[in-house]
Amino acid sequence: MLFYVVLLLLGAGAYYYHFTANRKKIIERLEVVAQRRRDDLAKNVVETRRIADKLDPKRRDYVGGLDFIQLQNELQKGTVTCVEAVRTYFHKAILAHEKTNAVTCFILEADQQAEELDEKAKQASYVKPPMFGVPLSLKECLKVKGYDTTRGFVQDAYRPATEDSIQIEHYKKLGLIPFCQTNVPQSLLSYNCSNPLFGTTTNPFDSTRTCGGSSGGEGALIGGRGSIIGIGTDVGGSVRIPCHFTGTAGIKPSKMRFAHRGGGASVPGKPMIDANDGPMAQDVRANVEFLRNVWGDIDFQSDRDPYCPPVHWNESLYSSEKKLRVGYYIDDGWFTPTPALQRAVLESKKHLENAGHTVIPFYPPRLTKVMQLYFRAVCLDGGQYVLNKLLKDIIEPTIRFQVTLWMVPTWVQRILSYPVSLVFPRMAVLMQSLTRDTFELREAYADIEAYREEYVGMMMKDNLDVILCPASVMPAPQHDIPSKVVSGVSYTCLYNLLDFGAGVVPVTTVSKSDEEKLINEYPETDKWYQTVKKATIGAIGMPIGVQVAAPPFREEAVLRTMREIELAITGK
Ligand SMILES: CCCCCC/C=C\CCCCCCCC(=O)NCCO
Repeated sequence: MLFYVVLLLLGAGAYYYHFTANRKKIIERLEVVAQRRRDDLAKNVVETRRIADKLDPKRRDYVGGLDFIQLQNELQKGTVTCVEAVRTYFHKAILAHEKTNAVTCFILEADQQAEELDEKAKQASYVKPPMFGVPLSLKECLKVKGYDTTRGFVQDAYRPATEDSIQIEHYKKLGLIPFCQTNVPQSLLSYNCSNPLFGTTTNPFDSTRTCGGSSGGEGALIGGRGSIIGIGTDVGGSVRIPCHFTGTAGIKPSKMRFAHRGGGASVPGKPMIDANDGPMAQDVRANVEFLRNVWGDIDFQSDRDPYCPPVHWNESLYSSEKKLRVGYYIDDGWFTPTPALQRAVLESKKHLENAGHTVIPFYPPRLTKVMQLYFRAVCLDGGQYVLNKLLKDIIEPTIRFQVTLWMVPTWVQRILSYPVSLVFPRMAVLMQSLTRDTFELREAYADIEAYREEYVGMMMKDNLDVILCPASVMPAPQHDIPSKVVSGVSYTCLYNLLDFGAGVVPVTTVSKSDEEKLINEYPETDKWYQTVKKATIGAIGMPIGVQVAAPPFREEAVLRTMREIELAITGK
């Protein structure tokens, strides 16, 4: 017996030695690559600045002061040139990048592309496309020919995409000019924004706090006024959470509204959790104008990807005079949001009622079960795919907590969950979520299908057009918090599980009285509540958005509701 114990210990020791020696070699090699990539970015910024500086500062200030619609109009009229637009946004993006570390690469050909468009515009026969010359920023994981899509993995640096994705091709056809790529968290499965290649992107309102993720570079850049419109991706809140954290507006459409051929996913092969790309901008109007043009011309994508149905922009749904029926909630029953987030929903409810809409309470059913189904279906192999990739890379310290969860075998998590449930029941729910076997996975898929039916059934019973609810559980926290509170995505991931269109519009900022309420009334019943409470103290002035959601192919109703809230708040 002793012999076998010694043999086992020796085996474990040898495995551990081999594993750590191997990791050390990988890390040493990748640190050289990461340093080289950062040096290249520094040179890329210098070159971008050189190009940006060719534009007269007075002109730059003028062009930089235009909103999306004004810029689009002036480019159409020819009173602003494409070169002026691109150089202005090169300049503005450098300023935002210096503050937040949002950019991973400037696309220098943007200047050339702008010159070519200006040249074409001189021909009398040339018809300008609808978004002629508007600069577009892109989340780093989107495929642009000649540029990396590392998703924060050092191992994927210097492996540029060989083709533009269909969506990028389409945006160029519509006249948009991709001018930079923006930072993401390593693996994209986080709502912070740090990776070992490009470092941490910070919130433009407070550098000690995260800009959100995974489209965090977009949030920081647009919120920091370094881009007028950008594209993010969202499998659990990655467009909506950065919008909420940075005071920007964006929408994750239901999955089928864009072509996915030639694109990439954070975890390929997870059929029941629907991700999509989506626009992010300084206001809702820009999102509307962008999608009106993209979906107005969706045949371009459908012709190249037969899985993308040719569903066109539905102007009558967006511009309808018919009053809406809105279901709202301020607490999903899984994770009570901090006071400012609840207040934002109640204020939005008032705005919608003042506009004549009917707003009634709605209770999303069984969120505890939903959380288990979401984590089971998003990490459908128990996190193995992502973990394998992480173990071949330098692991980002701010996501170490969730990486540790992936490393503990499922059966160990299940056993530990029983004692844990006595003191921390919500954590136990998470520990029981990763898949044990294919039987359980099939069951989860069936449960998601049933949940979708139940949810839309509830909406139909009350004749609801859209749902209004919080965008998250807290305002932007410190950089390490998202990994420690992964369950904080309940307000957004629900709408990936349902495959609804869902967007976020900025509504307010955290006030002193929100902070007082937080200190006096916010629960401290478990570690997650304590962490969220602590992270929210000191967040006075941070932006707060609300979320609006509707079943698939009704994104225009979501945008209409968002726009009505925006109009009531800003008056423009
Ligand atoms: C014991 C359970 C372990 C769970 C570990 C955490 C796993 C996954 C976290 C998912 C968090 C999703 C954040 C949103 C990310 C997103 O939308 N990314 C976009 C990708 O296109």
